[in-house]
Amino acid sequence: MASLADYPQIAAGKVRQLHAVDDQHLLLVASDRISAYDHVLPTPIPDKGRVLTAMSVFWFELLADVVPNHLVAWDDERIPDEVRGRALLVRRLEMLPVECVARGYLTGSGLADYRRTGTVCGIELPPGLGEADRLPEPIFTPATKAEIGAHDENVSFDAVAATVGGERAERLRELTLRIYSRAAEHAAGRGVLLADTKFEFGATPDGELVLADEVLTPDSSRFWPADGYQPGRVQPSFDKQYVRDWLTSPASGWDRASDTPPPALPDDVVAATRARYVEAYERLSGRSLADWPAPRG
Ligand SMILES: N#Cc1c(N)ncnc1-c1cnn(CCN2CCOCC2)c1
Repeated sequence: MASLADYPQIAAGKVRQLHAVDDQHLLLVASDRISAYDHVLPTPIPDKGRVLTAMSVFWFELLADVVPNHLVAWDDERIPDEVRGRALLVRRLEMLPVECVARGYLTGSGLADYRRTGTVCGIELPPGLGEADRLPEPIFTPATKAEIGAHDENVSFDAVAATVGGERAERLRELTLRIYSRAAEHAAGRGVLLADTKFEFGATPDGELVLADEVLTPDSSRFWPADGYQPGRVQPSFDKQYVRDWLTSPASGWDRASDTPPPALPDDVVAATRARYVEAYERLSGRSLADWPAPRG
């Protein structure tokens, strides 16, 4: 059995790493780290990496008839015991330098752009929209990948076409919106609104576009409970609301506006947050986390 140390790390984000396995395969590892308010918190959430890995696999399987994906295996002798269940063996692709974002609702940077310009990524929207309003139809709002710690920058479709070519940009938009709609329909049937999500695509040597990275996880998407949906206010995050509420409460003693790192989370907030991740996975997938592999040793 291989060890993670056998696989050189080739990329890392705030909560995930990418390792080289061989010239055809990579290992995408999800940690239990959680970020909030642009900080990686000092306290891990047990099983977060395992839940988000299981969730990506569920969506890859559900979407297999819509788009090919980079998944090779999730339980394989090439996956080290120490990361089993929170690592995916994936095929190495030529990644496109575009964050392919689909939005069904207006919030976050999309709302900020709309309030400033009446548009998002150059797309004109009707006047009078506000926080968390549902859009007339889902929109493709691409962004350029930012360095760790910076925010992605929303860009126009034409900017994407200038980068990857017009035909490929059209294909990215069409795939992004089709995958979003299919996933949003599935989630809505389980009482969860998929407000927006971010995909990354790679290309095979013969030019086929393949869905890569993580997909439709609470880290790459905004999931809102449908039963509490109320446009006109910031919606509670399905998974991070306990963390956000505690961090911004007097109990944490933390000042979000200060440049100080956030404090450790209390056990009850950790437990409640873990429960929300497990609930999100089991509700959306209809599967039990207990049936998903776990690290050995
Ligand atoms: N997935 C994938 C993938 C692939 N299948 N083939 C080649 N490269 C990549 C790749 C390289 N970087 N990223 C951005 C996502 N990373 C996640 C880990 O943390 C760092 C950011 C994806």
